[in-house]
Amino acid sequence: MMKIAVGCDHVGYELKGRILQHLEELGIAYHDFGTNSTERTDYPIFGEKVADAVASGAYDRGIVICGTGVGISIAANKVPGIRAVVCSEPYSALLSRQHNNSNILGLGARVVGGDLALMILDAWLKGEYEGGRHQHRLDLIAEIEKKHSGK
Ligand SMILES: O=C(CO)[C@H](O)[C@H](O)[C@H](O)COP(=O)(O)O
Repeated sequence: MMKIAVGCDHVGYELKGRILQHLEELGIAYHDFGTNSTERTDYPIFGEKVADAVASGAYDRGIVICGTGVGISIAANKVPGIRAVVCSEPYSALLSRQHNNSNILGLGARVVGGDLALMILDAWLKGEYEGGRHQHRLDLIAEIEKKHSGK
Protein backbone atom coordinates (compact mmCIF):
# COMPACT_ATOMS: atom_id res chain seq x y z
CA MET A 1 0.00 0.00 0.00
CA MET A 2 1.62 3.21 -1.21
CA LYS A 3 2.15 5.98 1.34
CA ILE A 4 2.75 9.53 0.17
CA ALA A 5 4.26 12.49 2.03
CA VAL A 6 2.71 15.81 1.02
CA GLY A 7 3.95 19.34 1.72
CA CYS A 8 3.52 22.87 0.46
CA ASP A 9 4.20 26.49 1.19
CA HIS A 10 1.51 29.15 1.60
CA VAL A 11 1.05 29.54 -2.15
CA GLY A 12 0.51 25.81 -2.57
CA TYR A 13 -1.89 25.44 0.33
CA GLU A 14 -5.17 25.53 -1.62
CA LEU A 15 -3.93 23.19 -4.35
CA LYS A 16 -2.68 20.82 -1.66
CA GLY A 17 -6.29 20.55 -0.48
CA ARG A 18 -7.35 19.37 -3.96
CA ILE A 19 -4.48 16.89 -4.03
CA LEU A 20 -5.28 15.42 -0.60
CA GLN A 21 -8.96 15.05 -1.52
CA HIS A 22 -7.93 13.23 -4.71
CA LEU A 23 -5.61 10.89 -2.81
CA GLU A 24 -8.46 10.08 -0.42
CA GLU A 25 -10.76 9.34 -3.37
CA LEU A 26 -8.07 7.02 -4.77
CA GLY A 27 -7.67 5.31 -1.41
CA ILE A 28 -4.00 6.27 -1.19
CA ALA A 29 -2.54 6.82 2.30
CA TYR A 30 -0.76 10.11 2.89
CA HIS A 31 0.60 12.40 5.57
CA ASP A 32 0.27 16.17 5.35
CA PHE A 33 3.53 17.80 6.44
CA GLY A 34 2.07 21.31 6.17
CA THR A 35 2.02 24.18 5.81
CA ASN A 36 -1.57 24.44 6.99
CA SER A 37 -2.60 27.95 6.01
CA THR A 38 -2.03 30.68 3.44
CA GLU A 39 0.07 32.63 5.94
CA ARG A 40 3.41 33.42 4.30
CA THR A 41 6.10 30.85 5.08
CA ASP A 42 9.22 29.41 3.43
CA TYR A 43 9.07 26.54 0.96
CA PRO A 44 12.46 24.98 1.84
CA ILE A 45 11.09 23.96 5.23
CA PHE A 46 8.38 21.80 3.66
CA GLY A 47 10.50 20.58 0.81
CA GLU A 48 12.95 19.15 3.31
CA LYS A 49 10.23 17.61 5.51
CA VAL A 50 8.77 15.69 2.58
CA ALA A 51 12.18 14.73 1.23
CA ASP A 52 13.34 13.41 4.61
CA ALA A 53 10.14 11.37 4.90
CA VAL A 54 10.74 9.78 1.50
CA ALA A 55 14.53 9.35 1.83
CA SER A 56 14.07 7.62 5.20
CA GLY A 57 11.81 5.03 3.57
CA ALA A 58 8.90 5.89 5.84
CA TYR A 59 7.00 7.05 2.76
CA ASP A 60 7.13 5.66 -0.76
CA ARG A 61 6.80 8.95 -2.60
CA GLY A 62 6.24 12.66 -2.02
CA ILE A 63 4.31 15.56 -3.47
CA VAL A 64 5.50 19.15 -2.96
CA ILE A 65 3.69 22.31 -4.00
CA CYS A 66 4.72 25.96 -4.08
CA GLY A 67 4.02 28.78 -6.50
CA THR A 68 6.03 27.34 -9.37
CA GLY A 69 7.00 24.02 -7.84
CA VAL A 70 10.62 24.93 -8.56
CA GLY A 71 11.94 26.16 -5.24
CA ILE A 72 10.36 23.48 -3.11
CA SER A 73 11.68 20.82 -5.52
CA ILE A 74 15.18 22.31 -5.43
CA ALA A 75 15.04 22.09 -1.66
CA ALA A 76 13.81 18.50 -1.74
CA ASN A 77 16.57 17.50 -4.15
CA LYS A 78 19.20 18.58 -1.63
CA VAL A 79 18.33 15.49 0.40
CA PRO A 80 20.36 12.47 -0.75
CA GLY A 81 18.34 9.88 -2.61
CA ILE A 82 15.65 12.28 -3.73
CA ARG A 83 14.69 12.66 -7.38
CA ALA A 84 12.16 15.48 -7.32
CA VAL A 85 10.68 16.73 -10.58
CA VAL A 86 8.50 19.73 -11.39
CA CYS A 87 5.87 18.92 -14.00
CA SER A 88 3.31 21.13 -15.72
CA GLU A 89 1.89 18.41 -18.01
CA PRO A 90 1.18 14.67 -17.65
CA TYR A 91 3.72 13.33 -20.21
CA SER A 92 6.78 14.52 -18.28
CA ALA A 93 5.23 13.26 -15.07
CA LEU A 94 4.80 9.78 -16.55
CA LEU A 95 8.28 9.68 -18.12
CA SER A 96 9.85 10.97 -14.90
CA ARG A 97 8.59 7.79 -13.26
CA GLN A 98 9.39 5.42 -16.13
CA HIS A 99 12.89 6.72 -16.92
CA ASN A 100 14.04 8.70 -13.88
CA ASN A 101 12.30 6.80 -11.09
CA SER A 102 11.24 10.15 -9.66
CA ASN A 103 10.13 9.87 -6.06
CA ILE A 104 8.80 13.37 -5.48
CA LEU A 105 6.43 15.28 -7.76
CA GLY A 106 6.61 19.09 -7.67
CA LEU A 107 3.62 21.17 -8.71
CA GLY A 108 3.30 24.92 -9.22
CA ALA A 109 0.05 26.34 -7.86
CA ARG A 110 0.61 29.54 -9.83
CA VAL A 111 1.33 27.52 -12.99
CA VAL A 112 -1.25 24.73 -13.27
CA GLY A 113 -4.93 24.72 -12.40
CA GLY A 114 -6.45 22.16 -10.10
CA ASP A 115 -7.85 19.88 -12.81
CA LEU A 116 -4.55 19.77 -14.72
CA ALA A 117 -2.67 19.18 -11.48
CA LEU A 118 -4.79 16.09 -10.87
CA MET A 119 -4.13 14.84 -14.42
CA ILE A 120 -0.40 15.29 -13.81
CA LEU A 121 -0.68 13.48 -10.49
CA ASP A 122 -2.62 10.59 -12.01
CA ALA A 123 -0.01 10.13 -14.73
CA TRP A 124 2.75 10.21 -12.12
CA LEU A 125 1.03 7.73 -9.86
CA LYS A 126 0.43 5.37 -12.79
CA GLY A 127 4.04 5.44 -13.98
CA GLU A 128 6.28 2.53 -13.03
CA TYR A 129 10.09 2.69 -13.23
CA GLU A 130 11.35 0.67 -16.22
CA GLY A 131 14.85 -0.04 -14.99
CA GLY A 132 17.01 -1.57 -17.73
CA ARG A 133 19.12 1.01 -19.57
CA HIS A 134 17.89 3.75 -17.23
CA GLN A 135 19.48 2.27 -14.13
CA HIS A 136 23.05 3.04 -15.24
CA ARG A 137 22.07 6.71 -15.57
CA LEU A 138 20.52 6.74 -12.12
CA ASP A 139 23.66 5.09 -10.76
CA LEU A 140 25.72 7.89 -12.35
CA ILE A 141 23.47 10.46 -10.65
CA ALA A 142 23.95 8.70 -7.33
CA GLU A 143 27.72 8.82 -7.86
CA ILE A 144 27.57 12.57 -8.46
CA GLU A 145 25.53 12.97 -5.29
CA LYS A 146 28.03 10.92 -3.30
CA LYS A 147 31.03 12.73 -4.77
CA HIS A 148 29.65 16.10 -3.74
CA SER A 149 28.13 15.13 -0.41
CA GLY A 150 29.45 16.98 2.59
CA LYS A 151 30.66 19.96 0.55
O1 LIG B 1 8.18 29.53 -6.93
C1 LIG B 1 8.35 29.67 -5.75
C2 LIG B 1 9.65 29.40 -5.19
O2 LIG B 1 10.23 28.57 -6.19
C3 LIG B 1 7.15 29.87 -5.07
O3 LIG B 1 6.39 30.69 -5.91
C4 LIG B 1 7.03 30.43 -3.71
O4 LIG B 1 5.75 29.99 -3.39
C5 LIG B 1 7.13 31.93 -3.79
O5 LIG B 1 8.50 32.29 -3.83
C6 LIG B 1 6.44 32.58 -2.61
O6 LIG B 1 6.38 33.95 -2.93
P1 LIG B 1 5.71 35.01 -1.98
O7 LIG B 1 5.77 36.30 -2.76
O8 LIG B 1 6.55 35.05 -0.71
O9 LIG B 1 4.32 34.57 -1.70
